[in-house]
Amino acid sequence: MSKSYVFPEGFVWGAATAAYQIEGSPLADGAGPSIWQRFAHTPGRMLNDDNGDIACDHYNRFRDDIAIMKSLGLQSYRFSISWSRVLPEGKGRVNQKGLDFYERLVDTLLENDIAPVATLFHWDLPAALDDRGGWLNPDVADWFGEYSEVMFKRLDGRIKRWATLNEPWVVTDGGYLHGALAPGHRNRFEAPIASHHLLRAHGKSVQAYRAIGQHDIGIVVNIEPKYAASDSAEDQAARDRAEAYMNRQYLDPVFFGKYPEQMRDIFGEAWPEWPQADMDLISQPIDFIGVNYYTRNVTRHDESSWPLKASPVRQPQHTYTETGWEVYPQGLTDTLTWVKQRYGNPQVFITENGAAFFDPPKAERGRVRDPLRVSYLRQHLRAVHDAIDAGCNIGGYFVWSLLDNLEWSLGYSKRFGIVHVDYQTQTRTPKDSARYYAGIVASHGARL
Ligand SMILES: CO[C@H](O)c1c[n+]2c([nH]1)[C@H](O)[C@@H](O)[C@H](O)[C@H]2CO
Repeated sequence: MSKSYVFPEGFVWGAATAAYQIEGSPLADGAGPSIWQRFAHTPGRMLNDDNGDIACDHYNRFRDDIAIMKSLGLQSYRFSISWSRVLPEGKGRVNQKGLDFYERLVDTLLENDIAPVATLFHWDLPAALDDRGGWLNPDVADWFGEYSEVMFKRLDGRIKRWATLNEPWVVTDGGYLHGALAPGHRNRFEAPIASHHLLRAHGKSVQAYRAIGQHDIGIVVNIEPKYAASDSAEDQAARDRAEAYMNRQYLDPVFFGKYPEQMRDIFGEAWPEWPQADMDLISQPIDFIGVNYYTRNVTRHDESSWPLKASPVRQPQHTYTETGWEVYPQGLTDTLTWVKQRYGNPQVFITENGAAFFDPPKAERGRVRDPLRVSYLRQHLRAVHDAIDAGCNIGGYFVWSLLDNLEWSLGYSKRFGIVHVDYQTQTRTPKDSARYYAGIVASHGARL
């Protein structure tokens, strides 16, 4: 007898995007520049010198995109708010037209019975704040708290689920340690400082929410489960370091008020000691966590790898995506059960899961066949259901992404959308995966 994949009553089905990746019009109507506006206009930083000036033109086309969400039967939509659209200098003066855009977006979602889930920070820090040190300036936590308060006062109640940060690990590792993402620093002394102030900012936002908010607030983290390449002590230790560095560096402080002990091994003299007051601020109770899952990592010791001394081992027996990520759905079940066991079964939303496979630049007679993505979604949604069967408290799933969009420094070269975007004409075409996902939503999983 095959298993039924019907999901629990109340499980929410959605799709996710982020401001700089889809909106376009980054400086319209009084918006200030973000660090991604600057990074994308810095020669050599972006593949093909792509940038977010137009992207998916969602700033102008959001009503059409919401109509597509409605046609797919989506119940929720995770998007991010561009901080510098609302506060052009990052603090102080509010740009009402920037706020108005997000109010129109939210109200149109609600008119279509789609619940908005807002991420306050999805990497696009206001450039004006970066000029003051950005995530390296301790004041950034207060700046983020101020911005959070502006958004809560205007939209809380219509938005009932807020995420403070999207993936502080990527911001730190990409933006401050390895330099592949904005602001493009490569400094192992800066990375732990930026990382800590990101978490302090999360704490200030939660504090602000508790004073004025009436609903739920959480944080979104990327989790990539680590599996030792062998039983050797070296590989096991490398796995432990990699897990501490990516998967525990943020959730341990949020849930336990302390960093993993491996952090000092990894960063050595570059790892500061932080005051307990900071850890108390960071570890205030939250209502949910968002988990972004894409792949796993089979990890071996690698003396030459900086600063982790750990490297991935390719798994040729499995399919890899266009971004070089192994397709490994069991890793999603393992991730969700790990979160349950380690952090006391908090409410979890899968806030991102998806894959970039090659899709043509143009639809063919109104159709885009993407069988690999259909298979990816089927396997990973079954993996979510297996985790629910194992007792995990999973509130919903947001596919990454609704639309093909700007894949950060990889530009438009990678397509993650279930809806195809022709960037020359801005024509949207639901891919086969969108139709498949719509069927899963309509049947609440029964058609998996
Ligand atoms: C390291 O993978 C991360 O979990 C991750 C993958 N992704 C992300 N985080 C970001 O949240 C999105 O903005 C990306 O577009 C998306 C696809 O790359």
